[in-house]
Amino acid sequence: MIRLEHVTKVYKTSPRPALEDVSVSVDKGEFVFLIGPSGSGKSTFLRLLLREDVPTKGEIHVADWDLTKLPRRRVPRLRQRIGCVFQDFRLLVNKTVAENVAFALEVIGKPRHTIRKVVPEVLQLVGLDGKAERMPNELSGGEQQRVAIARAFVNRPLLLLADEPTGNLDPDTSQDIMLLLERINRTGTTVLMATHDHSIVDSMRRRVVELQFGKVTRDDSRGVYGVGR
Ligand SMILES: Nc1ncnc2c1ncn2[C@@H]1O[C@H](COP(=O)(O)OP(=O)(O)OP(=O)(O)O)[C@@H](O)[C@H]1O
Repeated sequence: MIRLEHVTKVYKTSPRPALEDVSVSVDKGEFVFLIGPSGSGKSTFLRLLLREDVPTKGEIHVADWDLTKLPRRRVPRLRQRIGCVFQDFRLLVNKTVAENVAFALEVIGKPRHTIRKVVPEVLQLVGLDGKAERMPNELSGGEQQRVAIARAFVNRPLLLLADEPTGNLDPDTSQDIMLLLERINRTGTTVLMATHDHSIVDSMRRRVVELQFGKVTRDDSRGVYGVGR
């Protein structure tokens, strides 16, 4: 599903590479934590997968796309197959819960009858049926993140990228969000999650890829956050 081969990313304004000779493969259906200290390159890793930027060296493949050769006009098609969830939810504040989710389908031209059918289904999947007409500011942080996950998942992406999705949530709410991400993963969606959350990584025992100063320093199949901690 994801293959990085000897990927180096150097930003023009920064002397040190954000990623240096990174090679990582992720199979379809895997659940992977991307960990590492602040500035170690996690967000850069995710940005390259979305083709928000291109590597300085190396190759990146996502599904059947070779991102280093992908013409700009094909990028929207790639992004349609990748769902994204962020720490700060990024909901449209003047749209209801249902409208936020529907919007993700409207922008890719899905017919109205499909939207009417799938939005309630996905809201039920994330545990938000009954909240469809609420505005985002009438929801708790955990509920807002559920809307964001519904929006990311409604188009059944091949890959879900989550950048610190529990960063603004308390431990119990974070656990609920993780159960939801596991459930999405069980439908076959590959999940790659960047996180600083030790307890989540330690309790889930999934694959852990660790970055330090832009290099992969660890890749454990059933890892914990800190070795020996
Ligand atoms: N647009 C940019 N221009 C220049 N340097 C950048 C840019 N984005 C990131 N960097 C640098 O690249 C390195 C990796 O940053 P990145 O944001 O990928 O790390 P991170 O692991 O996601 O950090 P955090 O956990 O704080 O989000 C850092 O040294 C950072 O300063």
